[in-house]
Amino acid sequence: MTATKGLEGIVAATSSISSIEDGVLAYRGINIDELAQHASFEEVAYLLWYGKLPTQSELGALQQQLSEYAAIPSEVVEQLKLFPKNTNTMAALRTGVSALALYDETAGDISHDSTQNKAIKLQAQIPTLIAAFDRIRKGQEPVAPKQGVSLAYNFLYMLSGDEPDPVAVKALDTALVLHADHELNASTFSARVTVATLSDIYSGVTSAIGTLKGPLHGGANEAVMQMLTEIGSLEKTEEYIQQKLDNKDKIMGFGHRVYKNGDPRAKHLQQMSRELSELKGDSSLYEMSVMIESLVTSQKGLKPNVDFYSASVYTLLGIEKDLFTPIFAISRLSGWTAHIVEQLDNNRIIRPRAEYTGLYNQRYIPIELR
Ligand SMILES: CC(=O)SCCNC(=O)CCNC(=O)[C@H](O)C(C)(C)COP(=O)(O)OP(=O)(O)OC[C@H]1O[C@@H](n2cnc3c(N)ncnc32)[C@H](O)[C@@H]1OP(=O)(O)O
Ligand SMILES: O=C([O-])CC(=O)C(=O)O
Repeated sequence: MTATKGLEGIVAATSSISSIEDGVLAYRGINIDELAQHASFEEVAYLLWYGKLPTQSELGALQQQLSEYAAIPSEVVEQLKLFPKNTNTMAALRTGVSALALYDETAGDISHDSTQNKAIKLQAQIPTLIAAFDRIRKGQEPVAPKQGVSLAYNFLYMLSGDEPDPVAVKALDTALVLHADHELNASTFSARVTVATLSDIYSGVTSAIGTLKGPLHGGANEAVMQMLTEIGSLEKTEEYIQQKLDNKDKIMGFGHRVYKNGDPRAKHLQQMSRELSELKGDSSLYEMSVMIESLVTSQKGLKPNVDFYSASVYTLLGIEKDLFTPIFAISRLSGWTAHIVEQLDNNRIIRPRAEYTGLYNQRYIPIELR
């Protein structure tokens, strides 16, 4: 038995949800470029869950369900109030989602219909949970979700308590479309591994949140913003990046396990970053990002991934850095839950082998002789 480090190139599941072939990402066969241009996040969630685009009435019914489910139990809000104010936002989300399960009597029901229903419920509640935690840590009361608005609108509204700018709603909606699913990425894989033991959707999503949090995966968007903040200005960009490259340090937001010729989502986020910069009349983050891309691509041949330009996009939308990965989770929840349903519908426990590299023929030594 020979191990493949990081399971590179190993095909570990069959799935009909999303594909990456010849550098093209498609959800249920529809190119992401088309979806980024035309679809709303709710349409994409429907597509991922049900395998087809919704009709107007199907979309209306989903929007209605999302609105109905958006409030979170008051017991969970009380728990959020007990969290330390400086808790990492992804840790708060991980614990918050786990807590939601305690107030859902159907939590342990892993039947198809109940799991699908809980996917919609979680999709509605997670933005509310994140926004509530953000306000509580700032000493503010949570804002109740608004009925009859899009998920992107509601999230921005619940963060600030004010009607969001339509440009910001559109930009966030497109970012959610772009992050919704990505084949067997690490967090989706962990969700599938968890439910493949016949555990429930809350356990699967909690595992996935913990996996997305790391800076080699979803946490990279916050690490990119950390880097841009540390650099501070366009003038200092070249020296900072050159030093990192010379030290062989990783530049966050670059490289990808699957895409070697560029991540098809990055161009959309770059364009959004440029447009938002123009609109705000402040192109500093965008220009720094472009310079970083040019240095890293020319010297290392590495291209930006989905996390690179999303950092400047979210900052230009007025969103704080430590909400970037939770926003990724809001979007990816649609993909995680579609994969959870797919896994449970055709389940087999996921249990690979390890190549043993330890000692053989050792003997037990009594403690007093060690
Ligand atoms: C949503 C997402 O999860 S997208 C990915 C988000 N993560 C990041 O942006 C973090 C930075 N990037 C990385 O760490 C990696 O590129 C990953 C984790 C995305 C992919 O990892 P892997 O497929 O294992 O690639 P691996 O780490 O083997 O990289 C191959 C080579 O490129 C180098 N490399 C890869 N990414 C980077 C980077 N961002 N900066 C500098 N060098 C890099 C590696 O050091 C390695 O060099 P070597 O062959 O000389 O040792
Ligand atoms: O697929 C991956 O390895 C990481 C990624 O880009 C994603 O999850 O969107």
